[in-house]
Amino acid sequence: MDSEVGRLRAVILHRPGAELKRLTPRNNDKLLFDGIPWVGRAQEEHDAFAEALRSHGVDVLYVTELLQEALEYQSAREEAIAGVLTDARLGDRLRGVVASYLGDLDTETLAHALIAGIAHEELKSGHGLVYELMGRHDFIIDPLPNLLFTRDSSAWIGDRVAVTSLAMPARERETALTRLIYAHHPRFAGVRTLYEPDLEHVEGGDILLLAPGVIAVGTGERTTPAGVERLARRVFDAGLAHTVLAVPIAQERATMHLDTICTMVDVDTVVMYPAIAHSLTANTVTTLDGDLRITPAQPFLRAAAAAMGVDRLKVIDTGLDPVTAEREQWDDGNNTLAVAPRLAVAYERNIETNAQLEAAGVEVIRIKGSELGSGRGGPRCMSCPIERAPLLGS
Ligand SMILES: NC(=O)NCCC[C@H](N)C(=O)O
Repeated sequence: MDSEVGRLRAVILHRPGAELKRLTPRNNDKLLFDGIPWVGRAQEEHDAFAEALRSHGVDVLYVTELLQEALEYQSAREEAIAGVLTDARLGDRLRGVVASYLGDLDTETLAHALIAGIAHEELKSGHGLVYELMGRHDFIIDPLPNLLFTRDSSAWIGDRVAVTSLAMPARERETALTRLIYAHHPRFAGVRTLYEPDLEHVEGGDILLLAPGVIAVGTGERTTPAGVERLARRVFDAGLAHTVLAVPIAQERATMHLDTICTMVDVDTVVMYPAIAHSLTANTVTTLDGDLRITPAQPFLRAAAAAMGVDRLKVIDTGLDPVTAEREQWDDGNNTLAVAPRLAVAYERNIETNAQLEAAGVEVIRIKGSELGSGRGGPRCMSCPIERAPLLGS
């Protein structure tokens, strides 16, 4: 994978399921959802998203199926269960009960428990002090509603996969599952990892492959400066890039990842939240004799163009009034998924942004997202491309 826009061949999605049914007004903030989605409708919207990709020749793989297939291997099964049992909240007695409960599950039900979690009432009473003291609404294993956003829990750079290190406690366990899939599923046999979850925080939504050899990494609420530094070293050591742009973004929910404000729609074109298009900065990071070389901050667009070797990185000027721009940014208008150069999937609700994309010559594949969007993520967030036609040499 050397770009954001080479023809998309294969992608990992997660069809939302029972884990979304765990969301209540009591826990949705902690679980990083802004509302309580209508699950059936969210599934319909997601199925239409997957179908839109398939109809453009994309091979769609699902997390649940990959996980179930990986769990067929005894070592994967043991690793998955052991991972859950490290939760210090369980205590020894309940840990033993959970271990034997999970150990008895068939593969499908185990995958379900790992994704949807286990509610208090699902383990019958009589399990000791911790169980007695837990609240009725507490989870014994937390659900993973944000698994929907497969972009964040792994990201491919070149021929390697970065299993990321997620910053928010509600998402931490997602990478135990992606790591398991990449380590055990035969489809990924021989794939080398570029990053691991126990390293400094890096999330896939912050990683943008601007051009072959050039990677922008946002740093804000999720990816830390130390994460950018570590990732830069890793990609340089692996020979996967010559330049990394470290891009500070506001530490706010609206701009939780770089891809909430900027995504690529062509080899030299981005769609970008107008309010920050000209204030965004970047430090250019390169390597010399094994050391990192860092330039002072400069405008992102200038730094990107220089690194990419183009005169300028074109920004589709959405020309929107500030209120419309702010509304559509919040609703992931800038979070597009390129299927090929000048062909991108976007939420239909962002009428103005989509109109401007089309006026600029980008074909927009519109999908519904009223329910999917309640987790604050768009088509790019909901997809982890694992194969694109290379730009280099194409
Ligand atoms: N790349 C992205 O921007 N992903 C969206 C993640 C949304 C999720 N509810 C979160 O807060 O992490």
